[in-house]
Amino acid sequence: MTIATLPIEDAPRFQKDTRGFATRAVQAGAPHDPVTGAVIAPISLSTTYAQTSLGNPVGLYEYTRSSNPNRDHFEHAVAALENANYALAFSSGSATTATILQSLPTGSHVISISDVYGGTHRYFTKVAAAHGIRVTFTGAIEVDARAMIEENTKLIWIETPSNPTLSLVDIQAVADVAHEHGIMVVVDNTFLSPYIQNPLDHGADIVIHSVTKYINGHSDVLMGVAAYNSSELNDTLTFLQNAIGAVPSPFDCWLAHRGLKTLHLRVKAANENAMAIAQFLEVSPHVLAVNYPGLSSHPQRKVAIKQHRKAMGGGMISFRIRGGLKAAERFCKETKIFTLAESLGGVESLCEVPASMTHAGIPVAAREKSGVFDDLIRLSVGIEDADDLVDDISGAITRVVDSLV
Ligand SMILES: C=C(NCc1c(COP(=O)(O)O)cnc(C)c1O)C(=O)O
Repeated sequence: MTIATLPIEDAPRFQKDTRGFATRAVQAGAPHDPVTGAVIAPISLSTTYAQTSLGNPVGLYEYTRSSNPNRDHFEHAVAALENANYALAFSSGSATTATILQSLPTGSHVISISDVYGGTHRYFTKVAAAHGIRVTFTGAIEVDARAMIEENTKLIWIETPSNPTLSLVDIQAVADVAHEHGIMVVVDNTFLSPYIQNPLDHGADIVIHSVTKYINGHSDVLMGVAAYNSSELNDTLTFLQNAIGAVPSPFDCWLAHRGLKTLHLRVKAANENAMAIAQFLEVSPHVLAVNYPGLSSHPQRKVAIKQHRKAMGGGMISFRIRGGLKAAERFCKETKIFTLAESLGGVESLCEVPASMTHAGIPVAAREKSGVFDDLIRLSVGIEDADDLVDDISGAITRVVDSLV
């Protein structure tokens, strides 16, 4: 798979890469430097590139906000992993969401699942609304979508699994309804990464990621990315990427590309660890409910089997601890390997209480309707030793129970 060196009228930016996932992760978007032969691309920090005459750059680049070699390489790699013809990187996952919403005409209507990341809910209800984009929410999008569609509905927004209750959506079922009305489907695939799920293969029009999470995988880069197959959409989003300017730095692109090369190994390890923890939580008398798509007890397990690689559940879990917010807060103080912190998808294990942290901005009634209760704890399971992680969870729960006596 090569980056098209010169724009050819009808050729996609990236040809589809049919090699195995691991080969694409390691090799895609990683050309050897044509001058030095460097196997790992140099970091091109220059913000501007010389021109031999007016409008005639020496090479392919003019100004880094418009395009940059390291960003090209990273976008190429993400397109290869999401089976996409196009990909664009942004300065954060939230910037990706914002740029997509800003591509819609004023007066547009968007249908979204209710259980979305708190920052996405914030953008939808506080920013998009102020710009004349109306977003309505549903907790059962497969059932409700058709009836919610209006004349000006332009987009259906899905997270699957959702943050933080790990609910799943049958992407193809929603896409079939949406496409009857010329509506685009966006899937935020952050929680599973391209290794476990490829939404474009199930009818989605755009897949996005907070690269900050699994794709970079080391909690040291803030970035987002969108991938898709439509050349018309590419014209629109490429224009907005430059015009809005919410682009990542070359160094962050270089770092995220390096992280992406081990995505399959990291997600596999996190998935195995998460399964062990979910099975422990599922039988604990101190746990009211466990949300993990890898468990046969998950209410949408059939969707996981249909659209997740090997029906994997991924590295994210949420569970309700007996004892309310007090118990949830104490649990996050008692863990010794799981760090209390926002974000997810890194090599280190993290825990948080969405109701008080990542989803605190969502009105109580709305978040509890989605299952985000005060006693809900979210785990981002890292790649430490499984036994150590299970022991950490078990020990923390024991100390919570002792403290409540
Ligand atoms: C920071 C957290 N989430 C970011 C996030 C975002 C926003 O990504 P940022 O790179 O943090 O801007 C988008 N979509 C999902 C599903 C997300 O989880 C969190 O849930 O702790």
